[in-house]
Amino acid sequence: MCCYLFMSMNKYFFVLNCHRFGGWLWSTRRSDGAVFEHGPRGIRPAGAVGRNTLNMVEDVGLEKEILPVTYSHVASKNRYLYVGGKLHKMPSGISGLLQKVQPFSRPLMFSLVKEIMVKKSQEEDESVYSFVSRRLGKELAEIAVDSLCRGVFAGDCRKLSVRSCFPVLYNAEQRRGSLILGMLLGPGPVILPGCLAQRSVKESWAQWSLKRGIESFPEAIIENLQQSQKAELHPNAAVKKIDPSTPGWKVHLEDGVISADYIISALPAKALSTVLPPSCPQLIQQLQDIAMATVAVVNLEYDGSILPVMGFGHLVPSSEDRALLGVVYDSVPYPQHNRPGALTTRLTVMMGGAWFQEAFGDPEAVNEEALLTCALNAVRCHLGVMAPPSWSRVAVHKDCLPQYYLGHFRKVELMRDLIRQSNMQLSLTGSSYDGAAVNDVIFSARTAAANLLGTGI
Ligand SMILES: Cc1cc2nc3c(=O)[nH]c(=O)nc-3n(C[C@H](O)[C@H](O)[C@H](O)COP(=O)(O)OP(=O)(O)OC[C@H]3O[C@@H](n4cnc5c(N)ncnc54)[C@H](O)[C@@H]3O)c2cc1C
Ligand SMILES: C=Cc1c2[nH]c(c1C)Cc1[nH]c(c(CCC(=O)O)c1C)Cc1[nH]c(c(C)c1CCC(=O)O)Cc1[nH]c(c(C)c1C=C)C2
Repeated sequence: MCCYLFMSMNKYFFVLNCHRFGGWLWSTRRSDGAVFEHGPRGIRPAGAVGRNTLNMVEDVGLEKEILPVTYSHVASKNRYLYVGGKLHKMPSGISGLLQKVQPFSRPLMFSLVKEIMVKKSQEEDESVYSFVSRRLGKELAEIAVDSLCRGVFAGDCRKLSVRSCFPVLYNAEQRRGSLILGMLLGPGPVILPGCLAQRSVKESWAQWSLKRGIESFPEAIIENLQQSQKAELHPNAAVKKIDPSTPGWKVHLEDGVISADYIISALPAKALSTVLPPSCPQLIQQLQDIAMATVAVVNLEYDGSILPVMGFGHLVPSSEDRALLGVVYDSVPYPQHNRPGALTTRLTVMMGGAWFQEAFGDPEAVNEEALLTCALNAVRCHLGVMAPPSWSRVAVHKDCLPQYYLGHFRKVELMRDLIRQSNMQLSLTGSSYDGAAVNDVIFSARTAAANLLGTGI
């Protein structure tokens, strides 16, 4: 979201390699009032990390801009899977667990009851696929969890680590011996809720966005920093290299050199690896080893109300179509972002991810027309929409989502050990390490700052 924070003599420096702050928090506001998201489109308010983000939204004065979506909203209740050439509503609520719901061959309650008896693993990590197959059965792993990993990490559940991607599930098994018991009993870190977070609980929000799009969040943060006069912002000034100096660092930017006592890096791991001094080869190697997935994001606008079903969207398991990850029905949760005064439908088709290269080839050379055709075919086949869109936009987000493969937690531990041992004044934050959700990256940056300043979180 942001990039690099240097601290020196109570002055904070924010450095960025392009003209806008926000990273993947990226919204297009069309002149006619319609808003399209190219990155995240909804943020979860739940848990300590969700409350922390809402507290920050309040701190930067955006509470009047919030667009909440409650748990009772159709977008929260209905999510679909596209399996066997058909859309299937994912089971929800108690009745959904008790009945046999297609595409599953038996009621989910069967798997849940059996789960309590499954012995806990002695392994220190396991793939998400292996973990879920072992505890809940192969069918759930192959359909539901395969799709979930595509809908959160754009990744392959056979390679992703359960310990790093779904720590709640891993800890539930380790601490309580069962997912069901652990999820019911597990506590999280304590973050005191501000007014907005309290409102989110009272009104039962499942997710939220902002009237002018998610990008207005980083924009408001930047405005607040500028007003505080404690921060110096360097947009369009990529970090070229950082050299150790006494004390701290010399940071070489495209527009000059800064001295810093301490660096909190929020750069993607690979980008950080290219600017670190050659004197830390092991750290550089570990940073380079963190894989990233590329996602093609196609925003579409249609005239009229064209959806055959209402809900958040649908996911496609890799067994159905490896290239097509899923389709978000943006107009359903956020009709406020539709063109004012017109009946339109906005959709986002997401493609590629861990399968990008095999499906579309080199992300630098990919043909945008081919991506648009692929997205329109999916909308036609999955949703029966034959009409052409009235507007479209194709973007290839190169290396946008980290892939926490098996053993990722060891890698992160090793990197932080190396930093400690060589007494580097450096913290690693951002999506490459401790969680890819917007809430996670904000919380990890806040934790790094609080540790440095010696204040509690
Ligand atoms: C399509 C998509 C959909 C998503 N949906 C959701 C969602 O629904 N909910 C959710 O919670 N999360 C979602 N995410 C995930 C979330 O948006 C990201 O993981 C998160 O925004 C990453 O934030 P970050 O600050 O770690 O990294 P980034 O956003 O990648 O920011 C890194 C910044 O560093 C800058 N930079 C790079 N190199 C240099 C350099 N040398 N010098 C200076 N600056 C540099 C970049 O320009 C960039 O601005 C989604 C992500 C994508 C791509
Ligand atoms: C089809 C691809 C993707 C869709 N969203 C993302 C991808 C790669 C990225 C993404 N989505 C979520 C997160 C953050 C998770 C969090 O912990 O907050 C990220 C990085 C949210 C999310 N989206 C889906 C689920 C089940 C979640 C987890 C949190 C929640 O329950 O809300 C499902 C989902 N994602 C997409 C679709 C079409 C879809 C389901 C129908 C798009």
